[in-house]
Amino acid sequence: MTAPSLTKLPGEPVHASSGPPILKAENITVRFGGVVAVKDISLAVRPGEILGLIGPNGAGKTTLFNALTGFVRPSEGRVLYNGRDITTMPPQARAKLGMARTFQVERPFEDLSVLENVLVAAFLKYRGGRAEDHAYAVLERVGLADRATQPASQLNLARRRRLELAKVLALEPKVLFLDESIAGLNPPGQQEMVALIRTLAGSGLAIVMVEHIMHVIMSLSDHVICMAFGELLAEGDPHAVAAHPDVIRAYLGDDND
Ligand SMILES: Nc1ncnc2c1ncn2[C@@H]1O[C@H](COP(=O)(O)OP(=O)(O)OP(=O)(O)O)[C@@H](O)[C@H]1O
Repeated sequence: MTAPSLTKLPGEPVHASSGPPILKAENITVRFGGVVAVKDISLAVRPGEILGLIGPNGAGKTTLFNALTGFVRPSEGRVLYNGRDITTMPPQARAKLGMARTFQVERPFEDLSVLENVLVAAFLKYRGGRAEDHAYAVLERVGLADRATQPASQLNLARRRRLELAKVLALEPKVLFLDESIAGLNPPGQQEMVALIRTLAGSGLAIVMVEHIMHVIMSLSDHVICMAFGELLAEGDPHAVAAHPDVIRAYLGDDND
């Protein structure tokens, strides 16, 4: 039984952000029949800020994530985007507003090239040559430009993850939801993804991420929310959350790190 490793990754310091939140959730509760998967959780994220959601298995992270992105309707509470109530808005409409998410299992079109995969999303924003220029620019941003003509099926896991990210970045989101984008990658792949996520936040994107790898989320997040059994256990600065006795207790014996 080991406590999670909460050491900081080397790199840029955690950055700060200011201004009004772009995304707010107020008192979100999600029930599935008799199961209360999320109970009375509130949060806010500002442009340029990284919010990390952590908690042991079954804590309710994915359900909260789904409530924020429109894949699950909250039983109670509200989700606000730039002050607008979007609680009942479907995911596609949220995407048009500027909210985009990745999924735990990346799903590229295997037979299409890397560029074509991104073009599918780019065409939702631009036409013809502009879409292609945009797709290339996004591939540059995630470090896949040199793979543009390669079939997606030939990419290794780290590059598939970056392709997944490229597909959502092509939608030009303002809030990015990352569902375990780093889990399963080897240490160099993790470092690359961490650096990329920092750069994206540095460019003004608000990021909400669910991640099991504690030292990664502690290193990246400006603000951390720790859940257990659907409820808020602790929140705040990553170091304060990591040192919180309830958080340490919740993770004791958890082998996720
Ligand atoms: N569609 C559903 N129907 C019924 N119960 C559900 C449903 N989705 C989730 N749950 C329950 O809600 C609780 C929270 O699950 P959730 O998947 O949100 O947790 P999690 O923190 O994301 O877990 P993990 O880290 O294992 O992915 C669990 O008890 C789960 O069994």
